[in-house]
Order: sequence, then structure tokens, then C-alpha cells
Amino acid sequence: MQDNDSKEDDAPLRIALVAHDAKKDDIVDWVGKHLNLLRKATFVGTGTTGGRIKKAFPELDLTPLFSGPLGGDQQIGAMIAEGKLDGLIFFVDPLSPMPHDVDVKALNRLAVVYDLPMAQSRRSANMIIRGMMMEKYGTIDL
Ligand SMILES: O=C(CO)COP(=O)(O)O
Repeated sequence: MQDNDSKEDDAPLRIALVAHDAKKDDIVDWVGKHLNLLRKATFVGTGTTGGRIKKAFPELDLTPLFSGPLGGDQQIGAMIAEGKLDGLIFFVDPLSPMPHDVDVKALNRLAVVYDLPMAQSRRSANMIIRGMMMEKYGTIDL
């Protein structure tokens, strides 16, 4: 299994941002509340989520991928397998059926296979982002 040892120590954290439709407002709000921390990181996002966040916060270094149901979740899964991500923030909607449920499951599975820090809800995202920043910088600027 590949690990991230080859990554430069001073390189920014690489984080994927994903949200189901019912959680998109929530993730945009969450990013806004953590801008101080998040400015230090680089991002990819599934198409619609990434587009929403980029529009709200153009200063963030964020690359939108395909929309989740059209392969974006799988792109992020591939990046995890290739050791190209340090964390996944995925605001899931647990109350709606998803046509691409298999892709969502595959993404979650790969995050676990590669022991990638992953949050699936707002409070867990708060803790994951602080933990990741503490681990990398030894301190956090809230
Ligand atoms: O469906 C998603 C994740 O499973 C999110 O995709 P979008 O950000 O393109 O809506």
C-alpha cells in the first residue's frame, strides 16, 4: 500500500470537499467559518460542491472535478489510492437515496482502506480539520 512519505513536509494539506445536495449550503457555511485554517490548504471538490465553494471563496486554491454522480466521487477515490490527498470532508445526506450510492460507498471504503482522515458531518469536520492542522503545524490559528 502506498503512503504519503514522498510528500514535501512544507507542502500544504490536500483536502477533498464533497457534499450531497441537502448539505451543500452547510458545507459552504462550514468553509466560511474555517477560512483562517483552510487558507493554508489546497482542495479538490466534486463538481457542484466545488463550484459552490469556489464561487463563495474565490481565494481558496480549489480544483473542481466531475460532479459526484458523473464520476467525481470515483476521481477522489482514485486520488486517495494514489496518495494524493490528506483528508476528506464529505457532508453526507443520510436521509435520501442516491442514484450513485455505489460510488459513495466506494469512496468511503477507499478512505478507510488508506486510513485517510475523513469527516462525514459538521462536528466531525470541525474536529478533523483541527486535528489535521495540529498534526501538520503543531498549532492552530482559529
Ligand atoms: O454527489 C456527490 C457526492 O456523492 C456530490 O457531487 P456534486 O458536488 O457534484 O453535487
